Amino acid sequence: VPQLRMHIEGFAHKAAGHINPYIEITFPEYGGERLERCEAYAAIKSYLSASASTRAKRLKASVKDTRSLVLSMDDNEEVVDEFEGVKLWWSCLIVSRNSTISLYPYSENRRFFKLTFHRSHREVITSSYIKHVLATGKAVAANNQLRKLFTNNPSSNWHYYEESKWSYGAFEHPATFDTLAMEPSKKKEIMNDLLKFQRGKEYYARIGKPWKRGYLLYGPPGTGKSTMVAAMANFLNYDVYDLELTTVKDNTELRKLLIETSAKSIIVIEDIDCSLDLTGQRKTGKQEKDNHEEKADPVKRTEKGREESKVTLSGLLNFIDGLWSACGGERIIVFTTNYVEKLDPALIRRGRMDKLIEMSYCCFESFKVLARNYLGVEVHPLFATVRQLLEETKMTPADVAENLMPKSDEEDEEACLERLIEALRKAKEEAGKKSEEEKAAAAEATAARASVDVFL
Ligand SMILES: Nc1ncnc2c1ncn2[C@@H]1O[C@H](COP(=O)(O)OP(=O)(O)OP(=O)(O)O)[C@@H](O)[C@H]1O
Repeated sequence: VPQLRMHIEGFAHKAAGHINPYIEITFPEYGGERLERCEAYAAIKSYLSASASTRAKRLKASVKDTRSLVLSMDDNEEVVDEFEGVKLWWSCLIVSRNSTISLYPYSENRRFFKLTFHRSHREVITSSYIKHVLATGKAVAANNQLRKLFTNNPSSNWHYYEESKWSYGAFEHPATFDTLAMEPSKKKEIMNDLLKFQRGKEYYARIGKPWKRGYLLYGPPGTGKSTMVAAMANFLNYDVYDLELTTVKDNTELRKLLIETSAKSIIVIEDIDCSLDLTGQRKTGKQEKDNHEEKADPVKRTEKGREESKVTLSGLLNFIDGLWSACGGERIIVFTTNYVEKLDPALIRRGRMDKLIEMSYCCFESFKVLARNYLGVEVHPLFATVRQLLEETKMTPADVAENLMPKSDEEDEEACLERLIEALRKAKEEAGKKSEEEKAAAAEATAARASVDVFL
């Protein structure tokens, strides 16, 4: 604020006050002795791009990433804003290289924002309006910022990365809850759960628990587990940490990794059944011995063909249970698996995973979402056939989506729907054949047993 005040005093047109009842405050893009970029300018720009873009007539567009278009006021455009009943004007001005305006004698093209208001409102503007603009602007900028997708560096290579245990790139997955094919009531429930979590800071503090939530997503491949994680991240505006457990050497390293994650993030461990032997089921012989060891900590992973790793289920659960409560919260941890039945019940027990989400085969409601996304159709006479077939056979949303996608410019929605119907019929036929074969095999086995009995 003192810095801001300096700006105000430095650039207010004081002389104007005597003749002109309006006060002008100028916020240059570059300021200070070294002409560094002004924070206030950037915040005002974000504020105006969010609130003024609906009012300004001429806008400038810039595409920040593949998803978001940022609109801001064009040069020399003016917009009116209102605050606590006070009307004020913002304009974005540009001073060209050859301008003689004394503000920038040496500059190239320089931009600045000019705020104009009646001098009777000086107090409210300088004490609260500008604060409000800067705070809102910063929040908007944070929202527009590119989010990150982190992946852990194999712990065997950590010495190369100078203490950085995670590498990152831009997180640009386009999935949203809008494009996610899922039964609407289930989708709504998950969204509400996420919102409740996000707004639950005081609640978690009151009950003395770390501000985190665990989800287990399970279902066959292609039912949208990864898509769901992306939709969650986009919905909450969180970064994503994709934790590959097979390259983590032991629990200590797992701990180091988890402690380095930042708040407002989703930590994902995909295919948990594949990444580690976490089943905890009783095994035979040597396996059983190893399994006993697994209960103790640390343990050795024993499955054939895998590198030996000492990350354990108990190590993981300890973190989930709140080891990191000391380092601030707002973290979501998501496990995904294709085989929920393989997992140790300890992982699924209430409190450890807060919510189990089943991702299932495509139902008619899910199909409608995909048809809208891929073909832009809400209703079609062929929908009835699709509905009937989806009730009779199982197909993953990934396969339905694949069939719906137009393969060329000539293909219209009807052709795509017919291809899907054809694929569904084929799937139904194959499922029928398979079950016939299974029945025949079972009957054969019964007959063989019967003949052995007769023989004996
Ligand atoms: N429920 C869904 N809604 C929208 N698209 C989906 C859905 N399920 C699958 N898809 C489409 O299928 C592709 C594969 O799905 P995704 O990777 O999310 O499935 P998965 O369940 O994570 O599979 P896997 O277990 O093999 O990792 C996605 O890129 C997406 O285009």
